[in-house]
Amino acid sequence: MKFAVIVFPGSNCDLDMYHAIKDELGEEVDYVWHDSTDLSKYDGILVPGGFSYGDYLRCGAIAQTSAIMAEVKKAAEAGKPVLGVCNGFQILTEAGLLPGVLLRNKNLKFMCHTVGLKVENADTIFTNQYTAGQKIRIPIAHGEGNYYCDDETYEKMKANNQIVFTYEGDFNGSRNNIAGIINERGNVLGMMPHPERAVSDLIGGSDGLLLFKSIVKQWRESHVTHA
Ligand SMILES: NC(=O)CC[C@H](N)C(=O)O
Repeated sequence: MKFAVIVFPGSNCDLDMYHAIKDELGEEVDYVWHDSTDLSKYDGILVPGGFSYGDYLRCGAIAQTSAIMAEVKKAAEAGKPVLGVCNGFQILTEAGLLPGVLLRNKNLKFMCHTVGLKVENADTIFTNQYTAGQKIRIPIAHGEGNYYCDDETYEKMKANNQIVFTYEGDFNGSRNNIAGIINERGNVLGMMPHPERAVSDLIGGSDGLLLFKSIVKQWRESHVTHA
């Protein structure tokens, strides 16, 4: 499986994402600069964290106007897996690929530590290697991770099982402790915690690796060729 890691000016988790895919997962991966206009050769799209365009205007607001985002939308429409982590999640909401918005943390501080998460939906292409209700530990590192959406959107997401991860506690003010959501079709996931920073026990935990393994498992199963 071949992944693209999208790089914007100010991305800083692109290296971690690349390392997770290449060295820990053992799959193919390229960095793709934000002005590229072709993602057709990639099977999975990863939008990493960071401070794209210095977080000016709003986190992700400038990045979502980049040329590459038209390609990311095309990939999403084609049903390819698209994962946005942290600033990547913010970019995907700004681009309209996911509902809601990420506000300043309720304590107005940048928060950087490992948190407990609950896997709310283990029946997605991103979470099939977890079990429903599983408790995992993944690092967060954000100033604007306070997820907000209106009541109607929340009810709709809940009914469609689009809430994939919740925090084990109220860390940043997110509505109903939402940490990660998926689109209606189920191929675009945005999450504030960083699975790419939890891919080896050497760096404090490997609970994030199962997310990447889930993507590959689903992709392999749907691309089986029978001789
Ligand atoms: N690690 C990140 O991606 C940070 C995202 C964004 N710059 C924030 O502070 O919320």
